[in-house]
Amino acid sequence: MSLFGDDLTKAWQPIPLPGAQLRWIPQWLELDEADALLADLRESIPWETHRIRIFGREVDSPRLSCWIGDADASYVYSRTRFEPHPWNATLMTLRQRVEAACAVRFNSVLANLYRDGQDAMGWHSDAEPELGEQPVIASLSLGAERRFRLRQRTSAGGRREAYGITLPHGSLLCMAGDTQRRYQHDLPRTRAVTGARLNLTFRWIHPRDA
Ligand SMILES: O=C(O)CCC(=O)C(=O)O
Ligand SMILES: [Fe+2]
Repeated sequence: MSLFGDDLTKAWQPIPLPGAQLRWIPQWLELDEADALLADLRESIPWETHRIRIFGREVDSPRLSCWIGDADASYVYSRTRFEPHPWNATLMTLRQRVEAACAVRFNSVLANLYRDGQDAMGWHSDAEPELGEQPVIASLSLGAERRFRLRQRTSAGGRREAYGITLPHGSLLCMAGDTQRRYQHDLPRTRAVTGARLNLTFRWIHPRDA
C-alpha cells in the first residue's frame, strides 16, 4: 500500500460538535456501487412497519424498517423486543466493509426505508442498555439526500448545541463516544424530497445474559 494509495475522498472527516464524537466520509461508495446497493436492498430486505410508542400510544412508525443481525442480537426498540432477521449475502459483505472502515465489529443493523419526504424519524438517541455505554454506530445512506439533525440533550449554560448535515447517496457517518449520551438525532419530514432514502445503522448489541 503506498502512502498516498488510499483515495483521499475515502478519508474520515471530523464533524466538530462539543462533547460528541462524529465523523463521516461523504462519498464512501462510488455512485454505481451505491445505485446497485440501493436497488438490491430495496428488494432483498423484508420490510416491515414497526409499531412505536408516542406519548403512551402505539402507532405505525412513518417509514419501513427491518432489524437484521446475528441470532443472539435481539434488541428492544421503543419498548418492543425484536428478534433479528438473518443477514443476506449483500448485507454480510457490506457489514465487513463497514467494519473495516470503522475498525470495530457489528452484529446487527437496523434498516430504514423512507419512501418519500413524508417518511421520517423523530428525535431520539440510541441509548438502549444493549448498546452499551459508548456505542459506535455506523450509518450508511443510500438514495435521496435528507437532513440529519443533532441536538444536545441537556444544555450546560442555556445554549443547546445543534447541528444539521445533509447525508448524500453513498455516505458513511459514524457516531461514537458520548454522542448518544449527550445528543439526540432525527430525520425530519420535508416537502422537498419525493425520492426514497434507505439507511442502514450498524450496531453492536451486547447479547443478553441467558
Ligand atoms: O435514517 C437515519 O439517518 C437515522 C436512522 C436512525 O437514527 C436510527 O436508525 O436510529
Ligand atoms: Fe438513531
